[in-house]
Amino acid sequence: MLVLSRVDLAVTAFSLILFSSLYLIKRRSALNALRGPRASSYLLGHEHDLRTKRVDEVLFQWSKEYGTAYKLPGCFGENVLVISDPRAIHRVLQESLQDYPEAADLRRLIKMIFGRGVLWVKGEDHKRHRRVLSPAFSMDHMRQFLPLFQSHVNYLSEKWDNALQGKSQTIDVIPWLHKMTLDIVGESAFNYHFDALEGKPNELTKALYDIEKLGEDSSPTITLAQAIMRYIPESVSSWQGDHFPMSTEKVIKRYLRLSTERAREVLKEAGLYLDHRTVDNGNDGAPAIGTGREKDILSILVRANWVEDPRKRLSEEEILAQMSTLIQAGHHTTGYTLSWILYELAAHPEDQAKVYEEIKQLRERNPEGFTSSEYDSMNHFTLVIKEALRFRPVVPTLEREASKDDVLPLEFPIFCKDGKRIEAVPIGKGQRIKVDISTYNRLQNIWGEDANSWNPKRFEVIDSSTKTKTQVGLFANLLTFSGGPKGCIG
Ligand code: HEM
Repeated sequence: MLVLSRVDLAVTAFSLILFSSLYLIKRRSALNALRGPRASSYLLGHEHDLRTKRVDEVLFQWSKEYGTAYKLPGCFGENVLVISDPRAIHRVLQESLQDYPEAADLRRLIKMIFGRGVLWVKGEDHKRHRRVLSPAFSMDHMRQFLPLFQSHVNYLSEKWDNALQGKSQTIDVIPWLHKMTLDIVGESAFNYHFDALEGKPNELTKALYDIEKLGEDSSPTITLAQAIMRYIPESVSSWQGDHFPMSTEKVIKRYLRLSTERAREVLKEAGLYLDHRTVDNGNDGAPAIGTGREKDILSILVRANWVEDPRKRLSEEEILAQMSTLIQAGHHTTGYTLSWILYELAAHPEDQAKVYEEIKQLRERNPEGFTSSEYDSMNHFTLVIKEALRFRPVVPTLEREASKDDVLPLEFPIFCKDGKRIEAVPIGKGQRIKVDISTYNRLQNIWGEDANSWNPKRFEVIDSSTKTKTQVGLFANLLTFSGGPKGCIG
């Protein structure tokens, strides 16, 4: 057994401190020239503010003062680069995607919660996951889910009608919408019935809510603990997680275990095997994408995996990890977005009246339920949805880390501390970057002078002649669904 003397320990501790300090100083120096807010605490920087305050409002304020690229003090004096400039964002999310993975501590958390699914993998592995997932997310396949979406919406409105019983009273719509989206994601993604709107007890739902409760702890200790994890090597934290998991890790692991078990059960019930053996499709075991009994995303994914080049197929663990990924990635994002759309319609009765009229006219023609082209024909509703996505993006920032030295080009030049105007920001390896979605979605240079106000009509003009040279967003040039190859698949 290896025994370390006091001197060994002292030298090791000293080296660690020295290297960490040099590392931090290097990271800091690359951004020295940039402006940015001052931190009142060396330990917490502004990281704790971002966890406890309204992120978008804080970021709007800073970008107004410092422009579309500035430095932000993080924990332990680290400088984080915040960008809302389209050209810089394009480089990070698209042009040099492989050089800007998620920060290592975030990747560790993603792996723990979602497993080795599409959100966690990077590089060639990521391309492999996306290729196998894409048939299940094609527009044609999504259209098949319309009746499912409509039946859940009808069920929710019945519930609201019953709750109101003709009386005027207040309903907190957010939890209801989250239950509905959980039911929809469960059924469309895995043919799995959470029955959350029914209020049925479900072990997996409980595990999911237990994870969400972890995020409610807003003490500075949690902020610091998360920051310390950045300096602990992956091998050490994995070993600790496997052998001495903390209570939070136990909660997270339980969710991943349950979601994997459920995914396995669902596939077994559908007669689908992960190891390319056979399928109950009356076709001599030959795989058939998009045919067979089950149309849910997981089943389509399994079939798509069979016809993939065997060297590029997803492993069993990778397939099962998609369940935990899709539940988490699709459920709250959609629930909060629907909540914001309803909020903005309530706050703007003139838009509400127009949308109501469009729905009424379609209902008169087709009382059974709308087709996808009928949805597309609701012009004002489409404008309202785009504006709500722009104005209220539910994922306000993305975290990335430079894996090598680089220079980020800017579309909109910024001014440094010494008054110098620069058109690019040099950054060092290991630089943490915050892609500021909320601010990008409100840049006046792109969205017009009134970018900070609600105005769905802006999209009538912007769609035909966008004001920016660089397109970053997946939909309507909005950053709400991120951009590039790692942008939202759902
Ligand atoms: C309004 C609703 C939604 C919003 C605003 C949204 C937003 C986003 C954003 C910003 C990302 C990028 C995350 C990152 O790079 O760190 C993302 C990725 C992703 N989203 Fe969504 N999302 C929504 C709905 C959905 C739905 C319904 C699903 C599936 C059921 C889904 C599945 C995914 C997946 C799998 C990824 C990871 C993609 C990859 O890494 O290649 N999302 N989403």
